[in-house]
Amino acid sequence: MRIEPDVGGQAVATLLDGKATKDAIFAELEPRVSALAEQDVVPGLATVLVGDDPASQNYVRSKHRDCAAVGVRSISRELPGDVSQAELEAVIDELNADPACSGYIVQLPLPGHIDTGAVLARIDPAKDADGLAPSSLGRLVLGEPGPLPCTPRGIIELLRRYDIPLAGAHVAVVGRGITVGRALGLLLTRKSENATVTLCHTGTRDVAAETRRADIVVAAAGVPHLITPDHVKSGAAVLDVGVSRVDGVLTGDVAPGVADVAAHLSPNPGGVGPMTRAMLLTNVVEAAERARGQVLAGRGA
Ligand SMILES: Nc1nc(=O)c2c([nH]1)NC[C@@H]1CN(c3ccc(C(=O)N[C@@H](CCC(=O)O)C(=O)O)cc3)C=[N+]21
Repeated sequence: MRIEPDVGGQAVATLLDGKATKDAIFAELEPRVSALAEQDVVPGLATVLVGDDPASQNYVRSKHRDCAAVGVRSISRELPGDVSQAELEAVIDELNADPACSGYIVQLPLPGHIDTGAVLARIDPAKDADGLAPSSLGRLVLGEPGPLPCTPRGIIELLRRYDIPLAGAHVAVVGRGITVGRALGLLLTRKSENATVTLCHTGTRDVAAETRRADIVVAAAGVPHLITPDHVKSGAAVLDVGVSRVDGVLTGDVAPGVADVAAHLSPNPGGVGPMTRAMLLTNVVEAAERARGQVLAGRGA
């Protein structure tokens, strides 16, 4: 699929279609879920949602829709915005102990009075569907196997499925948040990806100079239309991850004219968001497969 040019005659980027790719990944998960079902295992994803932010409620709803589409059981825990640390941690303990829950996520951000780090540290690493628990991030730094953060994993999977090479490529990541930028830098510099990464942030002197040298630009700063055409080398791949609300309209980090300069563009919406959800479901199915394998190993099977 191609994005329509706004001016005639200019090169227009090929769309990196996260929605279609998510559907393909879901279709690949279905036989794995069926194989587990034959062994009487139904993977279960739980979501923990605190407060009544409409955007968070929306995300969580779509995760439950995804579960239904793939055959994963979904478990929902909704807590009031004034929940105490102890009450929230009790829910975490419950999910850690619940055999029906293969993996779960605690929807972020949590209210300011909650110690988010303490909550994430309490997640059983075997059930960390987000890959955001400190032990999972530690494993990523150490190069040990473990659940990977969904958005960075989704970005790499999207590039892979469109045959955009990473080995030797120069990737400029804009944004150092834990869920996207920081973790993506760690994934991309593994031997298996072998990319060279420039991690830009608010302290970067000249972001445009860094991104212009890059084969791939990942915009995850949360600054509306930060990346303009003059930030992008002709023929680069650009992925729009940031999302902000401007006058009620969801606005990405990538300005519209970039489609005339880039060779590939992952839009927002329709790009990395659906890939994040695809990787969440993948992490849950993998967690259920691992748990099943351990049961079999424990029996000497
Ligand atoms: N513990 C935790 N894990 C998360 O993964 C997490 C989180 N907290 N907090 C909030 C962010 C945001 N996030 C999105 C996921 C999918 C879309 C998505 O699929 N968006 C669609 C459009 C919206 C829709 O159709 O629902 C798209 O981009 O096409 C968006 C945003 C996950 N997050």
